[in-house]
Amino acid sequence: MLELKHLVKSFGEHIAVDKVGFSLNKGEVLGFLGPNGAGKSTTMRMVAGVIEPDQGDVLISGHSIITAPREAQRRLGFLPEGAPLYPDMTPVEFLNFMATAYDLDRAERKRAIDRVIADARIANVASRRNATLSKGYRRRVGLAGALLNDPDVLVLDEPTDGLDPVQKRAVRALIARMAPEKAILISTHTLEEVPAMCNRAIIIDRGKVVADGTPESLASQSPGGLEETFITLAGTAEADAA
Ligand SMILES: Nc1ncnc2c1ncn2[C@@H]1O[C@H](COP(=O)(O)OP(=O)(O)OP(=O)(O)O)[C@@H](O)[C@H]1O
Repeated sequence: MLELKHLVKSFGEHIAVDKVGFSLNKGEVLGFLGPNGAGKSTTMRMVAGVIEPDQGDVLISGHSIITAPREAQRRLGFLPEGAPLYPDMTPVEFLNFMATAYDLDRAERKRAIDRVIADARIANVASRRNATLSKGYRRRVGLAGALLNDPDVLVLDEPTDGLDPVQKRAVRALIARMAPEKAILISTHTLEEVPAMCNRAIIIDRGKVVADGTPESLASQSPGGLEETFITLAGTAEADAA
């Protein structure tokens, strides 16, 4: 469903993403891990078509994000880092706005909005201004927006970041409900939630993939589990700087 082919992106002299490639199939929930500045958000923004790679391509259900961006984006849901929302809109207004961007006609729009309001469990706040919602509800409204077009591929940049444990669990449950029918790429800094949320994990460091496997197989590489594997594989930049 999702294929990243040899993605490269530089900012000036700095290579942020260096030949990243992997595929993701239906039912896979991939935890995309790496230290700060490793290139996770840059990779996800290229997958979503927000920025163009210098080299490489992304195929979403077979459609290139470079040469067929509308076809590709039609099959993609993207939750950017921090899940920004227009503060003066209500969730319903936001979802209507997104549905228009997806070109849904009136009947489809109503059905899709009702479906995502139910899936994201946001009915009780649907008519309140986004600015007045808790962080957890705002994140779920962002997720509802990403699910409007019932995408094959979901790309979620730190979906649980900054949420309390109850809200984290609600977001994880929503992802688990979506997982069987989609390919899901999730970046997170919270390693403890990777085994609970993901059935595959990739670690990137300084723009390069340094590990790819199940959370269990990565955890079993070190006596200290996933955290120690992460620090061993991705801790070199910190160590170099120290
Ligand atoms: N628009 C930009 N202009 C210049 N440099 C950028 C830009 N976006 C990202 N970078 C740089 O590219 C590198 C990768 O950044 P990116 O945000 O992709 O990392 P990340 O893994 O998502 O980090 P974090 O975990 O902190 O969110 C960093 O060195 C960052 O400073």
